[in-house]
Amino acid sequence: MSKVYVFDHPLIQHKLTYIRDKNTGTKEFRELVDEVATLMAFEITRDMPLEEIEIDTPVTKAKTKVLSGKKMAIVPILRAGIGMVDGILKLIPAAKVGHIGLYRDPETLKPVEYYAKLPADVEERDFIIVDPMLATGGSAVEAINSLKTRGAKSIKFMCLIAAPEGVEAIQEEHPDVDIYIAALDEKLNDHGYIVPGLGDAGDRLFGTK
Ligand SMILES: O=P(O)(O)OC[C@H]1O[C@H](OP(=O)(O)OP(=O)(O)O)[C@H](O)[C@@H]1O
Ligand SMILES: O=c1cc[nH]c(=O)[nH]1
Ligand SMILES: [Mg+2]
Repeated sequence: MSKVYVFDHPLIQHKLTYIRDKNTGTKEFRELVDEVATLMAFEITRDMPLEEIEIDTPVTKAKTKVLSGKKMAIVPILRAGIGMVDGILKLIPAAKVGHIGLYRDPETLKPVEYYAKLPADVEERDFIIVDPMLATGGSAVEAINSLKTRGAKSIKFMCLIAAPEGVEAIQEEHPDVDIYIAALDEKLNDHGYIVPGLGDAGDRLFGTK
Protein backbone atom coordinates (compact mmCIF):
# COMPACT_ATOMS: atom_id res chain seq x y z
CA MET A 1 0.00 0.00 0.00
CA SER A 2 1.26 3.48 -0.87
CA LYS A 3 2.74 5.32 2.08
CA VAL A 4 1.55 8.88 2.68
CA TYR A 5 4.01 11.49 3.93
CA VAL A 6 2.69 14.85 5.11
CA PHE A 7 5.46 17.45 5.15
CA ASP A 8 4.59 19.40 8.28
CA HIS A 9 7.76 21.52 8.32
CA PRO A 10 6.83 24.98 9.70
CA LEU A 11 8.16 26.82 6.62
CA ILE A 12 6.02 24.69 4.32
CA GLN A 13 2.92 25.15 6.49
CA HIS A 14 3.47 28.93 6.78
CA LYS A 15 3.84 29.41 3.04
CA LEU A 16 0.89 27.14 2.34
CA THR A 17 -1.34 29.46 4.37
CA TYR A 18 -0.61 32.34 1.96
CA ILE A 19 -0.98 30.04 -1.06
CA ARG A 20 -4.50 29.18 0.18
CA ASP A 21 -5.46 32.81 0.91
CA LYS A 22 -7.77 34.15 -1.82
CA ASN A 23 -6.21 37.60 -1.44
CA THR A 24 -2.82 36.34 -2.61
CA GLY A 25 -2.29 37.54 -6.19
CA THR A 26 -0.80 35.64 -9.13
CA LYS A 27 2.79 36.86 -8.74
CA GLU A 28 3.01 36.01 -5.07
CA PHE A 29 1.09 32.75 -5.54
CA ARG A 30 3.57 31.60 -8.18
CA GLU A 31 6.56 32.55 -6.02
CA LEU A 32 5.15 30.72 -3.01
CA VAL A 33 4.40 27.55 -4.99
CA ASP A 34 7.97 27.66 -6.31
CA GLU A 35 9.37 28.03 -2.77
CA VAL A 36 7.24 25.25 -1.31
CA ALA A 37 8.23 22.96 -4.18
CA THR A 38 11.90 23.53 -3.27
CA LEU A 39 11.23 22.77 0.38
CA MET A 40 9.29 19.64 -0.54
CA ALA A 41 12.09 18.53 -2.86
CA PHE A 42 14.46 18.76 0.11
CA GLU A 43 12.22 16.40 2.08
CA ILE A 44 11.40 13.97 -0.75
CA THR A 45 15.08 13.41 -1.55
CA ARG A 46 15.85 12.29 2.00
CA ASP A 47 16.34 8.66 0.88
CA MET A 48 18.57 9.39 -2.13
CA PRO A 49 21.45 6.92 -2.22
CA LEU A 50 24.98 8.13 -1.43
CA GLU A 51 28.36 6.63 -2.21
CA GLU A 52 31.69 7.19 -0.54
CA ILE A 53 34.57 8.79 -2.40
CA GLU A 54 38.00 9.97 -1.36
CA ILE A 55 39.02 13.59 -1.88
CA ASP A 56 41.90 15.84 -0.86
CA THR A 57 40.94 18.66 1.46
CA PRO A 58 43.60 21.39 1.92
CA VAL A 59 44.56 19.51 5.10
CA THR A 60 44.45 15.78 4.33
CA LYS A 61 42.72 13.00 2.44
CA ALA A 62 39.11 12.45 3.46
CA LYS A 63 36.47 9.85 2.74
CA THR A 64 33.24 11.76 2.04
CA LYS A 65 29.89 11.16 0.41
CA VAL A 66 28.34 12.19 -2.89
CA LEU A 67 25.04 11.30 -4.52
CA SER A 68 25.41 7.96 -6.27
CA GLY A 69 24.11 9.32 -9.56
CA LYS A 70 20.63 7.80 -9.51
CA LYS A 71 18.85 9.09 -12.59
CA MET A 72 15.78 11.16 -11.79
CA ALA A 73 12.94 12.75 -13.71
CA ILE A 74 10.31 15.29 -12.71
CA VAL A 75 6.96 15.04 -14.51
CA PRO A 76 4.52 17.92 -14.02
CA ILE A 77 0.89 17.30 -14.87
CA LEU A 78 0.01 20.24 -17.14
CA ARG A 79 -0.85 22.92 -16.53
CA ALA A 80 -0.63 23.47 -12.82
CA GLY A 81 2.27 21.05 -12.20
CA ILE A 82 4.53 23.39 -14.18
CA GLY A 83 4.45 25.79 -11.23
CA MET A 84 6.41 23.28 -9.13
CA VAL A 85 9.14 22.30 -11.61
CA ASP A 86 11.68 25.12 -11.25
CA GLY A 87 11.54 24.94 -7.47
CA ILE A 88 12.47 21.24 -7.57
CA LEU A 89 15.19 21.71 -10.19
CA LYS A 90 16.92 24.19 -7.89
CA LEU A 91 17.83 21.20 -5.70
CA ILE A 92 18.00 18.46 -8.34
CA PRO A 93 19.36 20.28 -11.41
CA ALA A 94 20.41 17.08 -13.18
CA ALA A 95 16.86 15.71 -13.26
CA LYS A 96 15.21 15.43 -16.66
CA VAL A 97 11.73 16.87 -17.09
CA GLY A 98 8.89 14.99 -18.80
CA HIS A 99 5.40 16.37 -19.32
CA ILE A 100 1.94 14.83 -19.11
CA GLY A 101 -0.92 17.01 -20.34
CA LEU A 102 -4.23 16.27 -18.64
CA TYR A 103 -7.30 18.30 -17.97
CA ARG A 104 -10.23 17.34 -15.86
CA ASP A 105 -13.52 17.46 -17.74
CA PRO A 106 -15.64 19.89 -15.66
CA GLU A 107 -18.81 17.81 -16.19
CA THR A 108 -17.59 14.25 -15.66
CA LEU A 109 -14.48 15.15 -13.57
CA LYS A 110 -12.67 12.47 -15.64
CA PRO A 111 -9.13 13.24 -16.85
CA VAL A 112 -8.45 13.70 -20.54
CA GLU A 113 -4.84 13.21 -21.74
CA TYR A 114 -3.70 15.58 -24.49
CA TYR A 115 0.09 15.40 -24.31
CA ALA A 116 2.87 13.12 -23.13
CA LYS A 117 6.63 13.47 -23.57
CA LEU A 118 9.06 11.62 -21.31
CA PRO A 119 12.84 11.17 -21.23
CA ALA A 120 14.00 8.30 -23.48
CA ASP A 121 15.51 6.11 -20.74
CA VAL A 122 12.22 5.77 -18.83
CA GLU A 123 12.99 2.40 -17.25
CA GLU A 124 16.20 3.59 -15.57
CA ARG A 125 14.80 6.71 -13.93
CA ASP A 126 13.14 7.47 -10.62
CA PHE A 127 10.10 9.62 -11.42
CA ILE A 128 8.44 12.27 -9.30
CA ILE A 129 5.04 13.29 -10.71
CA VAL A 130 4.07 16.76 -9.49
CA ASP A 131 0.75 18.58 -9.41
CA PRO A 132 -0.39 21.08 -6.77
CA MET A 133 -3.77 19.34 -6.35
CA LEU A 134 -4.86 15.74 -5.75
CA ALA A 135 -8.67 15.95 -5.74
CA THR A 136 -10.64 12.91 -7.00
CA GLY A 137 -7.29 11.38 -7.93
CA GLY A 138 -8.39 10.78 -11.52
CA SER A 139 -5.61 12.90 -13.01
CA ALA A 140 -2.89 11.42 -10.81
CA VAL A 141 -4.00 7.83 -11.46
CA GLU A 142 -4.10 8.53 -15.22
CA ALA A 143 -0.65 10.18 -15.16
CA ILE A 144 0.79 7.18 -13.31
CA ASN A 145 -0.88 4.83 -15.83
CA SER A 146 0.67 6.84 -18.63
CA LEU A 147 4.18 6.58 -17.12
CA LYS A 148 3.86 2.89 -16.36
CA THR A 149 2.59 2.15 -19.90
CA ARG A 150 5.76 3.80 -21.20
CA GLY A 151 7.93 1.64 -18.95
CA ALA A 152 8.44 3.61 -15.72
CA LYS A 153 9.29 1.36 -12.76
CA SER A 154 9.81 3.81 -9.90
CA ILE A 155 7.28 6.58 -9.30
CA LYS A 156 6.51 8.99 -6.46
CA PHE A 157 3.61 11.45 -6.47
CA MET A 158 4.04 14.89 -4.90
CA CYS A 159 1.39 17.58 -4.43
CA LEU A 160 0.62 20.56 -2.22
CA ILE A 161 -2.92 19.68 -1.15
CA ALA A 162 -4.67 16.31 -1.25
CA ALA A 163 -8.24 15.25 -0.56
CA PRO A 164 -8.81 11.89 1.15
CA GLU A 165 -10.58 10.65 -2.02
CA GLY A 166 -7.46 11.27 -4.13
CA VAL A 167 -5.15 9.55 -1.68
CA GLU A 168 -7.45 6.51 -1.62
CA ALA A 169 -7.63 6.42 -5.43
CA ILE A 170 -3.83 6.21 -5.75
CA GLN A 171 -3.58 3.68 -2.95
CA GLU A 172 -6.16 1.51 -4.66
CA GLU A 173 -4.90 1.75 -8.24
CA HIS A 174 -1.17 2.15 -7.65
CA PRO A 175 -0.18 0.78 -4.24
CA ASP A 176 3.51 0.92 -5.26
CA VAL A 177 3.41 4.74 -5.59
CA ASP A 178 4.11 6.69 -2.40
CA ILE A 179 2.40 10.05 -1.90
CA TYR A 180 4.10 13.21 -0.60
CA ILE A 181 1.87 16.12 0.38
CA ALA A 182 2.03 19.41 2.26
CA ALA A 183 -1.53 19.12 3.59
CA LEU A 184 -4.32 16.57 3.72
CA ASP A 185 -7.60 18.50 3.51
CA GLU A 186 -11.08 17.63 4.64
CA LYS A 187 -13.14 16.71 1.57
CA LEU A 188 -14.28 17.53 -1.97
CA ASN A 189 -17.23 19.79 -2.71
CA ASP A 190 -19.97 19.04 -5.29
CA HIS A 191 -17.78 20.40 -8.12
CA GLY A 192 -14.83 18.21 -7.15
CA TYR A 193 -12.89 21.09 -5.59
CA ILE A 194 -10.84 20.48 -2.47
CA VAL A 195 -12.24 21.98 0.74
CA PRO A 196 -10.78 24.19 2.11
CA GLY A 197 -8.15 23.89 -0.66
CA LEU A 198 -6.86 26.86 -2.63
CA GLY A 199 -9.29 27.08 -5.53
CA ASP A 200 -8.18 26.30 -9.09
CA ALA A 201 -4.41 25.93 -9.00
CA GLY A 202 -3.92 26.38 -12.75
CA ASP A 203 -5.99 29.54 -12.89
CA ARG A 204 -4.27 31.02 -9.84
CA LEU A 205 -0.78 30.23 -11.20
CA PHE A 206 -1.39 31.57 -14.67
CA GLY A 207 -3.96 34.28 -13.99
CA THR A 208 -6.58 32.79 -16.29
CA LYS A 209 -9.69 33.52 -14.32
O1 LIG B 1 -7.62 14.77 -8.78
P1 LIG B 1 -8.47 15.34 -9.89
O2 LIG B 1 -9.93 15.30 -9.57
O3 LIG B 1 -8.15 14.72 -11.22
O4 LIG B 1 -8.15 16.89 -9.97
C1 LIG B 1 -6.86 17.41 -9.92
C2 LIG B 1 -6.46 17.99 -11.24
O5 LIG B 1 -7.26 19.14 -11.53
C3 LIG B 1 -6.41 20.25 -11.80
O6 LIG B 1 -6.11 20.35 -13.14
P2 LIG B 1 -7.14 20.96 -14.21
O7 LIG B 1 -7.99 19.89 -14.78
O8 LIG B 1 -7.84 22.12 -13.58
O9 LIG B 1 -6.18 21.41 -15.37
P3 LIG B 1 -5.21 22.70 -15.42
O10 LIG B 1 -3.99 22.36 -14.60
O11 LIG B 1 -4.91 22.82 -16.87
O12 LIG B 1 -5.96 23.87 -14.85
C4 LIG B 1 -5.20 19.94 -10.96
O13 LIG B 1 -4.06 20.68 -11.34
C5 LIG B 1 -5.03 18.45 -11.17
O14 LIG B 1 -4.34 18.11 -12.33
O1 LIG C 1 -9.53 22.03 -5.66
C1 LIG C 1 -9.13 21.74 -6.80
C2 LIG C 1 -9.46 20.54 -7.43
C3 LIG C 1 -8.97 20.28 -8.67
N1 LIG C 1 -8.17 21.20 -9.27
C4 LIG C 1 -7.84 22.36 -8.66
O2 LIG C 1 -7.09 23.17 -9.24
N2 LIG C 1 -8.33 22.61 -7.45
MG1 LIG D 1 -7.30 23.93 -13.45
